[in-house]
Amino acid sequence: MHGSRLRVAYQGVPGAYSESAAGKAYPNCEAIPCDQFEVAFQAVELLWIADRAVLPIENSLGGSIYRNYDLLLRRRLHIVGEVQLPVHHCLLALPGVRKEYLSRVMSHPQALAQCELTLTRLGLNVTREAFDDTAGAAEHVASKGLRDTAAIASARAAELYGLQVLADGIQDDGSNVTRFVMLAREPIIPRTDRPFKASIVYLRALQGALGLLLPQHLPDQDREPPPPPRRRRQRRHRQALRVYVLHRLPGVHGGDPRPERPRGDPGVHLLPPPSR
Ligand SMILES: O=C(O)C(=O)C[C@]1(C(=O)O)C=C[C@@H](O)C=C1
Repeated sequence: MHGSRLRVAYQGVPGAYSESAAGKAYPNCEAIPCDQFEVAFQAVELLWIADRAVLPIENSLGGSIYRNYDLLLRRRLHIVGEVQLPVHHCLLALPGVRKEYLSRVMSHPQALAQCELTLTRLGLNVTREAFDDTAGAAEHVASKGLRDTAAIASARAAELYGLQVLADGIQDDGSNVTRFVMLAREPIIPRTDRPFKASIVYLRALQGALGLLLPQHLPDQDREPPPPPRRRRQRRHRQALRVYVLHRLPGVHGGDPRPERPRGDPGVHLLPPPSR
């Protein structure tokens, strides 16, 4: 750790939801903006300029963020925590701009997807344009002086970049929540005195594979249902990626601080139960 503050790398610029997730997981941390997830991973894994990376992996409206599961498999960081962040989107534009002037809306693809129905309901006849992160889109609209373009981002991004809020709470579902995981170089060593949560990622959807990985006594009710399989058009590898998240797995691979595993083997990550 650097000084007394934990350094947490996130993808995006200040005002991004990932920055808020970092602050929720580690109050008083030093949040380090990175322009890509790859860079955030490198900041922790290779450069050691950050102690943790934060990664969105699931949204209540959009489902699993498969691209980030792929990153988890390619990199050797360990999941050491998670937070669920309510995501409240705003439609932001330069001061004085009215909805009727808009011909384009920019944001992170997840944010655009989370607001799709509301944009139509607002009667906006706009093209959607993907940006690396929500706050980055807001910063772009402000710095380029774009009067025909709005950004979907947080109220904090509006404040930071001097934009006005044209519409508030524009996510299609009021209870829009994104789950983020926290990553570190070292894994958590599970103890047996309290429950731990494990995320298991494996590359092939082999029948019975999950049974091979799990202790016999795991009660069925402790299994979270797996997310729907990755749709065919979203596959970038030939294998189907399945992710199962399981609760109360005391002692799985306990004792080995850094298990060596060849690339492509099942990855097992352990994290403490969420604090309530
Ligand atoms: O662009 C941001 O602000 C992010 O933190 C990324 C991200 C995501 O990847 O899902 C995080 C939360 C919201 O679901 C929308 C975008």
